[in-house]
Amino acid sequence: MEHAIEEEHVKTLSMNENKKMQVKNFIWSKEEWPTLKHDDFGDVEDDIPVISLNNRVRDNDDQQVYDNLCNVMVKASEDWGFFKLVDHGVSSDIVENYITRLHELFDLPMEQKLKGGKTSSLPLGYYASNPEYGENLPWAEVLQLLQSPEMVVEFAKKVYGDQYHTFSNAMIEYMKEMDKLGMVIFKMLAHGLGLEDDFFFSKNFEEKEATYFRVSRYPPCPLPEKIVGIGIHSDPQTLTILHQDQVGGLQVLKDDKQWIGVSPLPNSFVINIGDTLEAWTNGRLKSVIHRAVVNKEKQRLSIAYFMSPTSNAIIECPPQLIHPIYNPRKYVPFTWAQLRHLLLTTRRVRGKAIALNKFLISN
Ligand SMILES: O=C(O)CCC(=O)C(=O)O
Ligand SMILES: [Fe+2]
Repeated sequence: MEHAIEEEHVKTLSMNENKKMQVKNFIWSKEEWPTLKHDDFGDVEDDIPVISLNNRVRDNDDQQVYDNLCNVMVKASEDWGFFKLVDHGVSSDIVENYITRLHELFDLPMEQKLKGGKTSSLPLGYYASNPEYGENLPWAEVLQLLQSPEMVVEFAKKVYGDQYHTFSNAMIEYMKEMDKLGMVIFKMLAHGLGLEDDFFFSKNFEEKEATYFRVSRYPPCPLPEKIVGIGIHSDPQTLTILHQDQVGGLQVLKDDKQWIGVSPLPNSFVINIGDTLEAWTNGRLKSVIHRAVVNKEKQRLSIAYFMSPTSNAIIECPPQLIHPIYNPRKYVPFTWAQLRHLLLTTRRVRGKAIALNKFLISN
């Protein structure tokens, strides 16, 4: 039985008609096999912090309420490395419209999607799988683009020709909302940490091209016990604003030992702390190790919007967060450009980016 499943062709994820992928090509190495099902949430899930922005509290509202909320956000980022965000002020129309356009895109024939595939002029774009990609293939089709309206338009024109507006407008509108929300979160984290309010955000996104995002659509999978949507990793950037639909599949590793399913919550985002923010705060805020598992019945869509610092911003923990004895400086100052270069050239192992270790102060 299992054997027959493994021989099945995987049409939705094969980029090359002549080299059809089979289920067995997607089987992951054993240590990556998920122990929890996509809809297994358990009791600990109830403890995952849910933070309400009350549709964007402002710092000129009641100061104590604001201070408290910022502290709660910092605490969640220290203890969990992520939290759910509700009443975040992003219009559900903008989110829903973008999701509809994304499903329309992924529903197109492979041939048409590949018009927006990676090329030298478009270094990012649409992709699924190819046998040449090697082992541990993600069970997903992906759209990955830089957060640049020009690139979004270029991509949309390639796929839709003259009819590109509907798609590119939906995407650009969504990106603008993410930028605004990211700034609010950076400001709150800085405030909660006792730093200048603009400490993080003034060093993020002056250069839009530094940020990119990834949309993944995971089709139903006949062998979810041995195949993974996205393997175990933490996001290397500063913050990720993640939108997941109502299917379930995001799982996080709590305290380096326990996998927890993150249940979908309508109208919410999941905010992940990335490796760079961990280094920037000398390890006080923790980046979260996570993965996406798949299931037999339902396709699932997730949108990950990765906030990255400006290329030349210097990532250096401010003295307020350092203690010479109890919490000595862990990293030499580095730039996002340096780390990004290392990320491209260093093999990623399970979990956090080992590239960051290059900047560790050895003592
Ligand atoms: O699909 C998900 O929920 C997670 C996606 C993710 O972790 C990523 O794209 O980095
Ligand atoms: Fe991720």
